[in-house]
Amino acid sequence: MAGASEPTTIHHTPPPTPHAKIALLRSAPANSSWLLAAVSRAGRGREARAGERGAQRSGSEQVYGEGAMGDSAAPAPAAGRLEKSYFDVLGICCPSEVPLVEKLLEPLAGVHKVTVVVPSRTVIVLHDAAAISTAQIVRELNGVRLEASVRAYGGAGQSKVSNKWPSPYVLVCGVLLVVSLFEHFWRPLKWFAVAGAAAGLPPIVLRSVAALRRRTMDVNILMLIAVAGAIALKDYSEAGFIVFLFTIAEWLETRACGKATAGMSSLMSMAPQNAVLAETGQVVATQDVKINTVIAVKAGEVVPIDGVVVDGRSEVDESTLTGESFPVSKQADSQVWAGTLNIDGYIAMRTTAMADNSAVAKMARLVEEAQNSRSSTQRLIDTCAKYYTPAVIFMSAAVAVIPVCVRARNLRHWFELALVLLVSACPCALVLSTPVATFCALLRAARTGLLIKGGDVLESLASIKVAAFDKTGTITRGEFSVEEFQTVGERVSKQQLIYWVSSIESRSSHPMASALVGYAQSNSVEPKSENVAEFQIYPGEGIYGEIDGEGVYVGNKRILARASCQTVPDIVEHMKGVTIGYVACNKELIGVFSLSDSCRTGSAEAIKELRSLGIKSVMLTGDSTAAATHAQNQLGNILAEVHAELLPEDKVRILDELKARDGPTLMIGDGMNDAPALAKADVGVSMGVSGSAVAMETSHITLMSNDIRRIPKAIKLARRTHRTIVVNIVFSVTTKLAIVALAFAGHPLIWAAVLADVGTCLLVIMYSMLLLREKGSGKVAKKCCASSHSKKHEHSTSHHHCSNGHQHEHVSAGKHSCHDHHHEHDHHKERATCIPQTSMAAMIMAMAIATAKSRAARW
Ligand SMILES: Nc1ncnc2c1ncn2[C@@H]1O[C@H](COP(=O)(O)OP(=O)(O)OP(=O)(O)O)[C@@H](O)[C@H]1O
Ligand SMILES: [Mg+2]
Ligand SMILES: [Zn+2]
Repeated sequence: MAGASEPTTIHHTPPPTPHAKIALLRSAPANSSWLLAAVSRAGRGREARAGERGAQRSGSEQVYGEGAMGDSAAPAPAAGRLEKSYFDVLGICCPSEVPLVEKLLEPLAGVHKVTVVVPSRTVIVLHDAAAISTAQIVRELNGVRLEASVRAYGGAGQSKVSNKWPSPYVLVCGVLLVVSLFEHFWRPLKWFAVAGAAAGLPPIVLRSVAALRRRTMDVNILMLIAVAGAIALKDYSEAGFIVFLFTIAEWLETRACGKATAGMSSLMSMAPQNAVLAETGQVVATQDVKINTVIAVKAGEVVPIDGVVVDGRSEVDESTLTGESFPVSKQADSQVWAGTLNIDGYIAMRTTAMADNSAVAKMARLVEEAQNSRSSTQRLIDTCAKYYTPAVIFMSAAVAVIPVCVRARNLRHWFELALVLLVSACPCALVLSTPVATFCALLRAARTGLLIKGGDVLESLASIKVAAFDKTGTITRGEFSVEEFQTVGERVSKQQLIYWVSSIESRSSHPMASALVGYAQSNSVEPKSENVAEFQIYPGEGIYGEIDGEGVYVGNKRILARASCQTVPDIVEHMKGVTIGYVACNKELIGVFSLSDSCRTGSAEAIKELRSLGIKSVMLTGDSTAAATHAQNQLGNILAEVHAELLPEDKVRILDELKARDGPTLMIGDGMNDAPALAKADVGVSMGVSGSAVAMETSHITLMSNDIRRIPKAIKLARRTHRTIVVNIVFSVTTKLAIVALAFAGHPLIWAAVLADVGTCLLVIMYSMLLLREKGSGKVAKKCCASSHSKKHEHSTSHHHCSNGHQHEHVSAGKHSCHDHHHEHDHHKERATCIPQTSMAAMIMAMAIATAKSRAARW
């Protein structure tokens, strides 16, 4: 990074130093407003971190001067540079441990901000690299047995073998416990249970002490009290089982989460960290590559930075970004995206963004940000949990103390009841029910080319009733072809008219513009945008520019009024094509042209699918009524309503009406003219990585590919997530209630309470993980081992529609091996996690049965 050599002093109040300014400029403009919008929508205003950037590239990343923004509460005399480091902390098994981690790290000198992400077991620390190193932070966390490690570049740290087996404490504990089960044959064997408990205790004790020292209540303390209580009641096997269940569940949870964590890190490491300069062949870090640098990408390599091809041609697999597995051909002037795979040719490309601002970087950062965003359900649960724990602990204390005071007869019974209540005080399953499911859903969506900016968006998506589509570029391809081009009157020659129109249009980003520019080129006219002065856009109408000293308007009928030109000749009536354009100059019509566009392959299908989900589809377009009706006919009249000739503000007005009349509304659009409506909708979806930047920033969801069939898929995913969350909540609440009710009814089972606590937590996690999988995969074990990439094989041998309507057949064997290589690590991870996942439930059941049997003797 520029200027990294000398430390920068950070003031708590700006003005920032020159370095800080550079860093902020580099990191902020293009994407921070998007992020901020996403962040504030997600309702975490306090945490909105203006310039904060995710560390997709490496375990830690320098952030200059940002301690001066956001939470500057850290007392440390900030010096040197701030670094954002990522840690895998496997020991976080329960949300109740989050305060422990925070209180552990926050007081350390040099630590500015600590964020704990429970579903992926990640701790993100913003720290001063000079004052505290990542190694020190890891040591601090491991001091209380949190099993922390620095996330390596690419974040593949999770698949560490160390986690394949439970810790020796757990194993020894389990073995001793099994031996103690034979106590009926030989009484002294019961002491093995005590030994087992003792063997498993050290990590719990260490964490409890740490929590106590920092005056936080966490699950470790609760468990410790329960164990102590069981021993006090001379119930040794109970004590042993509590320790065993708790520690084994912790390990199982970590394993279960492995897939989510692996998915997250594979998302973060899609783009390589090195790039090759085309001129010199020098290998440099992508971080240091400036905009407009020409870099080389060989066959089989992953594109490191977003850019435009300047030389060479090749097929590129964009599935990592768009979720679509057919190759897209690239030649000079094609856009290529970081993280996509160059299959078979050499290309030289000019970078158009810094590595940090590549679409893939934004994507990873967004998923990361979304992990922390809380939906309203989540906020409600967190509030409840805040009161629940102290209330239950208080009740438990009352149940333990009052009988002693009133000298009740069956003290043992009351004491057991108190312990059950105490163990039930941990609300972890309930607290986890929403974030884990949301996290999995967002990750799943991101992998299929859908960027959803937070859990709250997912929640509103599930309740959508109306879908409003923009026409040009959304329902239709937005790839116009010029049908006719005529001069009107004798003022200018056709060549001159084409030159004027194309030069002015070359300044516009409207889909029609590129068609007109292309038309000029095919008529051997070279558009010269530099000859255009006073360029102006009239949204919903057209454009204006001065060329050769003349003011020229190009646009629809409305633009004629603006050009104060009344006469519309009747040649227009006979024109082919559905969208008619006018050219006016000096209050006079000088030309007309007509364009046509066709519907996307998936449009009709998507709308039908929406209808089957009970969602009404409408079209909102700025184009003419004729063009709108034409599109509606092409779709087979499946749109419920068509509104044409709308200005951007009309789109907003109609959207408001739809919202009032039919309920929550989704808006899908691509252009600048859609941005206000996208922001206004309950859920705004923008099209494509290449879509207008404004639309992308104001939307809640970005479709990375242009396939609108992803929309009904997203809604299904959202509804499924909603159901998962409901099931999770109901399940975690009922088990807790059942255990407490059973205890009050005269069966205070401490081991069952522990099992309910950790077991529910585990089941909630595993159930949520199902969201990562394709729907309808009944046979869990089989389906989950056949990873997504083997499906790509089936796909790639058949024909595909590509976005421009051609059919691709790809046969090259080389491609496949590249592909395999690329996805290999992913595949291993999936297999590694799928075995424990299926056996986990069985193990828990077995434990429950074993425990129940051992108890049965006493009942
Ligand atoms: N750059 C341009 N060149 C020529 N005509 C234009 C241009 N921009 C807009 N127009 C005219 O204004 C109309 C409305 O434009 P607008 O961008 O609001 O909608 P649209 O993109 O055509 O349709 P939709 O709202 O379905 O995307 C267009 O149909 C076109 O006739
Ligand atoms: Mg449009
Ligand atoms: Zn818990």
